[in-house]
Amino acid sequence: MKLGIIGAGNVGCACALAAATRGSAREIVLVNRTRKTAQAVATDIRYGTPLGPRVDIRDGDYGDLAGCGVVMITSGINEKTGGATDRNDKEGRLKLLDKNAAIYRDIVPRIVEAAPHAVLLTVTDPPDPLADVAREAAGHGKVMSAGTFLDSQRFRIHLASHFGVSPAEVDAMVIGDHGTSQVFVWSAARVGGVPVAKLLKDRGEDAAAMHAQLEKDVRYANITIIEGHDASQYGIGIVSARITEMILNDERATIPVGSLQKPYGVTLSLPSVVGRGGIEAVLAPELSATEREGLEKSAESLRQALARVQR
Ligand SMILES: NC(=O)c1ccc[n+]([C@@H]2O[C@H](COP(=O)([O-])OP(=O)(O)OC[C@H]3O[C@@H](n4cnc5c(N)ncnc54)[C@H](O)[C@@H]3O)[C@@H](O)[C@H]2O)c1
Repeated sequence: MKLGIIGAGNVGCACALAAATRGSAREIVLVNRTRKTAQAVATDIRYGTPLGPRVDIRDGDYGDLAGCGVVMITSGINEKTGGATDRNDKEGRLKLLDKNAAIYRDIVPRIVEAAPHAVLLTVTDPPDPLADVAREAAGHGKVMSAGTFLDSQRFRIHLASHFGVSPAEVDAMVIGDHGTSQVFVWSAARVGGVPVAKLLKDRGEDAAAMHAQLEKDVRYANITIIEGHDASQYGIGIVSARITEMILNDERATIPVGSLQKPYGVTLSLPSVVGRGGIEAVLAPELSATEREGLEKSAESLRQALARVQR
């Protein structure tokens, strides 16, 4: 099965490396505004592929996306270039929407012309309203946003570190938008099947203080990374490769990722069944009153941002 990656910047390169080393697809095509960059990156990664699963990676033009089952879109300005690195700015990554929506309107029709059946995975920030822009530009609904799947891994990592356990045994998710109004589903968070609320009570910990600190660490994880390394790319690279596998292998894995949620009028993340067609079904999680209210606010901030760029 074939994967297309648009953009060979920090994120596009990290997605390509993760997909090649994991063997997420049999064939990977890297497309970039400057072909020479895509060619250099594909060549560099290709030299490592004899040591891993069988993967052919090469550079290409939009026409070379023909036959792709998934196309990831990573093109656009990032947080540092777009001035979205202030923890006190509630708009966060939504600041990047205007410029990146214009880029999406240019590239999405070119992808669809070559690969009309591919699931489009929006990775560029802000990925949720960009999925709405991409859906309109594509003229079809096989569009999903990487959404809060990365934030959910960050949530698991911080919980695992707090309780001194492996993150693989932590069941926790972030829903809503991949941005400052994301919602932490504390009511369903579990470690080894035990509710986090019970663990905190048993340990005599102040749950509110712990929640506040952990949420801050996860909500602004991108900024913390950018402060040390200019861009955050490796985590999203692995996450995007993993989503690709779920689609190409028709896994029907159930993860929080973004798709159009009609009751909210925008793309946002809820637990979703991911398979060959992209999002195959969306599950309605049981939420506390605070979490429900948070989800409404998350949707409202996405609606306001999207209205700004809608024609
Ligand atoms: N979804 C997530 O969790 C997540 C995580 C990290 C970064 N991001 C986002 O990914 C995007 C890419 O970040 P990056 O660090 O790779 O940026 P980068 O500056 O390293 O690369 C930008 C890429 O976009 C392309 N590009 C820029 N303007 C273009 C245009 N007008 N037409 C076509 N292509 C154009 C460039 O050629 C390059 O390939 C940013 O929006 C960033 O905020 C998302």
